[in-house]
Amino acid sequence: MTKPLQVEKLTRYADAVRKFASAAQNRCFGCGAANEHGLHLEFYLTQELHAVCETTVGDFFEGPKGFVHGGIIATLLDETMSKAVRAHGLVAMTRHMEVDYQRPVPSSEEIRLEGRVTRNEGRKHWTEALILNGHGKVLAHGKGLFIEVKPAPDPDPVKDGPTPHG
Ligand SMILES: CCCCCCCCCCCC(=O)SCCNC(=O)CCNC(=O)[C@H](O)C(C)(C)COP(=O)(O)OP(=O)(O)OC[C@H]1O[C@@H](n2cnc3c(N)ncnc32)[C@H](O)[C@@H]1OP(=O)(O)O
Repeated sequence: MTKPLQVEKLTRYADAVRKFASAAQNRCFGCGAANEHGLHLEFYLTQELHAVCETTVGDFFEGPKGFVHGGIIATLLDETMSKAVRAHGLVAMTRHMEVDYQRPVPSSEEIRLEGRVTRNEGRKHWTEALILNGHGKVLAHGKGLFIEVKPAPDPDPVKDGPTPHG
């Protein structure tokens, strides 16, 4: 079983992380500020180029009462893995992903998302992501395969602004 990534709480290590840039007109359901129905995830990058986000998913996105819908859990993991890929200056789409739903993810409580690239081979980039509760317990684990697509990536996703979808 994969352990949580060794990344300290963002609030305590604010100097060690950079915020992931996102355009005001970004309509991505996961991270777009301009999508009023979206999750409004704000990601940070660690020095190791892991993607991290602390968020609370409202009861609007519940499946079981008090818990986040499974499809939204997959979305959270997909978005986190996507940001980890993007952190390396790559533009890529999800080709394959799998989700291990280990514990229910509570709605209306703070959770933490962590993602990283685990392997690269040409256009193929393998990833993993975790959802953790406020005590650091892993609630869900995802693995993904992302395939690079055009357009060409920006050299620095943080400094040079939005991702292709925001
Ligand atoms: C403008 C855009 C902005 C992009 C902006 C990105 C925004 C990200 C948003 C968040 C992430 C998402 O939700 S993205 C949305 C969800 N994803 C999608 O809608 C993607 C739909 N799928 C596609 O469009 C396509 O399948 C692509 C582009 C992903 C890949 O197509 P392709 O270029 O033809 O590549 P394809 O031959 O199928 O596969 C590439 C290689 O992966 C291998 N491969 C395929 N599946 C597997 C597998 N399960 N396990 C191992 N390997 C696999 C193949 O054998 C091949 O290896 P080899 O023969 O090369 O060795």
